Amino acid sequence: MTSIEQIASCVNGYDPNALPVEKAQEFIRRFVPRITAVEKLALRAALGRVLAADIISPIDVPSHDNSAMDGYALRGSELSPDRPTRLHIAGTGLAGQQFQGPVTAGQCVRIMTGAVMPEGLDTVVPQEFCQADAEIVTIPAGAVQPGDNRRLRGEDLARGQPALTAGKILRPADLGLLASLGQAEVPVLRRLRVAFFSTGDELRSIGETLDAGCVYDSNRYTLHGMLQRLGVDLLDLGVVRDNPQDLEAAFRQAAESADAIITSGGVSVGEADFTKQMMARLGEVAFWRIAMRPGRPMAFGRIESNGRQAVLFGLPGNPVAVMITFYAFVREALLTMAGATPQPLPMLRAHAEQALRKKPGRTEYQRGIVRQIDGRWQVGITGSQGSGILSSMSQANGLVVLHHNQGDVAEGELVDVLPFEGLI
Ligand SMILES: Nc1nc2c(c(=O)[nH]1)N[C@H]1C(S)=C(S)[C@@H](COP(=O)(O)OP(=O)(O)OC[C@H]3O[C@@H](n4cnc5c(N)ncnc54)[C@H](O)[C@@H]3O)O[C@H]1N2
Ligand code: MOO
Repeated sequence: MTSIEQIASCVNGYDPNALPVEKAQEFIRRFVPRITAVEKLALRAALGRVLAADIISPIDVPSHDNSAMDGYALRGSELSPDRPTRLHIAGTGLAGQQFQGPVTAGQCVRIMTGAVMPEGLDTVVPQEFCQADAEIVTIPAGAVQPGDNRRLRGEDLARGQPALTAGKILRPADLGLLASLGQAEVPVLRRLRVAFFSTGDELRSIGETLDAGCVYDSNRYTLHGMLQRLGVDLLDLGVVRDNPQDLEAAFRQAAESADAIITSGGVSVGEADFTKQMMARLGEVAFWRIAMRPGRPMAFGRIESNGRQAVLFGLPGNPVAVMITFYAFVREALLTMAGATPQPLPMLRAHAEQALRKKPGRTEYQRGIVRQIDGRWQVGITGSQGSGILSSMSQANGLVVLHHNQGDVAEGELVDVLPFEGLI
């Protein structure tokens, strides 16, 4: 496995005290291992899982040329371009049945959507475009062109061609696609296992008394939600006190049972931050100050215990910083580790509803409410943007991303917004 030092020497402009977001992302991408173990699942159970191998289509879908409309199948060459065409009805073709019998010149076949195109016929006129009695159909000139309303054999998936490629996270359409190939089982990569815990003596778990100076541990719940949405297996190790014995035990348990460890708190410069020392002692860890806001301090590396190792993300303790660093770094890293091929997230461009102050030289993530007013996308900021204001994240429906080199934003200026909601 490549060491932190080796990777640092490959990443241009690597500076652990002012690391731009893109550099940290590049570093992480180079560092993390990928899961290779494969399991076979029944089709329905594979939703959200990472496909382990390319799927080559064993058949043509559809398997025959067929009609896209209810109407009449005919020879396109028999359509008259400048006067109505009259054809005799030779019979009916229903979906799932093959029309039997020859169709001679001057004849057509009554056909239903999905029915196999009778031999020699290449065009379908929808029934509402023409007039018909029991025997004769009259098609107005120009109602259809030769080849219209016919679906070709293999036009969805051609036999021998890749239908899906390895690394795809299976979505509903993919399950349907595999079903259309008659595939009952799918090879997927084993699920990534992620252990996480919170650190800090001031933290209380739900159900405990909130002593003076204490706060309830919210980060573990936010992390639980974010990880569950990613579809990984979770191992919640609770709140770990700021003392070396408890921290060592938690790190060892996590490294021995998970592929990745996520902690929150203890990565800054505070006096009780044993977490940092313990990370350094049990593994190979880089402590970064990232040129971003929120989420400046972060630890990244690996922890080892009894011959097992896990990738470590030591996230800052502030509740908003946990979420922002998760979406800026951890999400893509975990997907990569899970064997998926992460795609860049689509951004929306929206007009800022107010002027925004922004220092060039760091990436800022402001919590925004994006909405469409009179056909124009606008984004407003959700009040205080402090790193401890978790309600700002709850109210928001997107993140305004102010890029590294960007400066102040004027009211009405276009900014990039990362929407929270996805369609599928
Ligand atoms: N002198 C400096 N002080 C701080 C710096 C700095 O660069 N120099 N960085 C600040 C930033 S930015 C952040 S973020 C925090 C990160 O510090 P830690 O990762 O060591 O986090 P803690 O000190 O443990 O906690 C920070 C804050 O968050 C609350 N917290 C922590 N865990 C939880 C949890 N599970 N649920 C809810 N709230 C949590 C904690 O009570 C603190 O208020 O450091 C700044 N300081
Ligand atoms: O990580 Mo800190 O949140 O930048 O406040």
